[in-house]
Amino acid sequence: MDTPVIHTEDLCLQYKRKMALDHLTLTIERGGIHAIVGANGAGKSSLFRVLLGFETPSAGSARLLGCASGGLTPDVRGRVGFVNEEHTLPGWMRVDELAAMQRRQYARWDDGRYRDVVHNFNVHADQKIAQLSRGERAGVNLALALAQGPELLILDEPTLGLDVVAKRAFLEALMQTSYDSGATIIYCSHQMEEIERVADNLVILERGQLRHQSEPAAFCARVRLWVAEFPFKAPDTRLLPGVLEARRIDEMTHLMVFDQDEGFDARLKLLGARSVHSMPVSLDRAVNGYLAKGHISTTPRAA
Ligand SMILES: Nc1ncnc2c1ncn2[C@@H]1O[C@H](COP(=O)(O)OP(=O)(O)OP(=O)(O)O)[C@@H](O)[C@H]1O
Repeated sequence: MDTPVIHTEDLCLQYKRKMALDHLTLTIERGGIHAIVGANGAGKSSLFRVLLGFETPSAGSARLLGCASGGLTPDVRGRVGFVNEEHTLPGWMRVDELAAMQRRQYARWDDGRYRDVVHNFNVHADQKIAQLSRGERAGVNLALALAQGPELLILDEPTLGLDVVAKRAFLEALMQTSYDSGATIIYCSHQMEEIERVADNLVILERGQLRHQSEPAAFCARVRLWVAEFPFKAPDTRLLPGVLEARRIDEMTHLMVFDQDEGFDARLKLLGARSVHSMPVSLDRAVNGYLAKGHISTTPRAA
């Protein structure tokens, strides 16, 4: 079997009293688009910093393309592309000069791919990087990263601040590359609609720990919204299993519920529900409900 592109075991990164990564054991296999999601401060950027060798872990191990992150060789580094939200590129260089510099630097440089991707953005070769809009800079950054022919491409919030058109161009270029070149793409974002569209695998981190890993659709199928009418008194939702979120609107109780089957209907009726319906939810609502549970589990839920 292929070596995983990412493998961590009991990985910890501690800043004073804060655990940015807390015994994180995570394996990401080769190929496809993998989305890493989590609330602010969940440890996503910390994980990338450790994997790329910019931070030394407090405990545990991290491997990137089979190589220990603390000792990445130039060869391994050359096989990994990294794009972050800042799109930090040398502002004083012209777009064509920057592309020419990278062409010389990367043995696997693919000029056709660079042109295909950059073509999606309204960028002129003789423009200075500093003159580009944020979306155009993101497009150039992605084109450069993809043309390097990376085996592994790590994208940390790459579409932040992009408009709908630029975002679509960015995602299409990403999917095309994953399909054409077989590169593994790690995609970190808060934009669930993007993830729903592009990701083959969903990794949920919370407070530096792995909470979930599966196909996005498989995760979504485990979360449903139940709407029940309680004409007299709202039930104590703490008596119900799997409740992620509870909301009372007039006589209707709306419950976002994890991993419950049709038996949940009977439980609601036992508590006095007159009518009960259940429906699927979007990935956005499913992930946010799942993450919110960690924050409300110690407080009584709204009834
Ligand atoms: N240099 C640092 N010193 C102290 N604490 C830090 C440092 N860098 C990160 N942290 C803390 O580590 C935790 C994880 O931060 P990290 O940046 O990895 O989160 P994230 O998941 O990328 O968040 P976001 O989605 O907000 O970008 C946070 O609680 C953060 O406050």
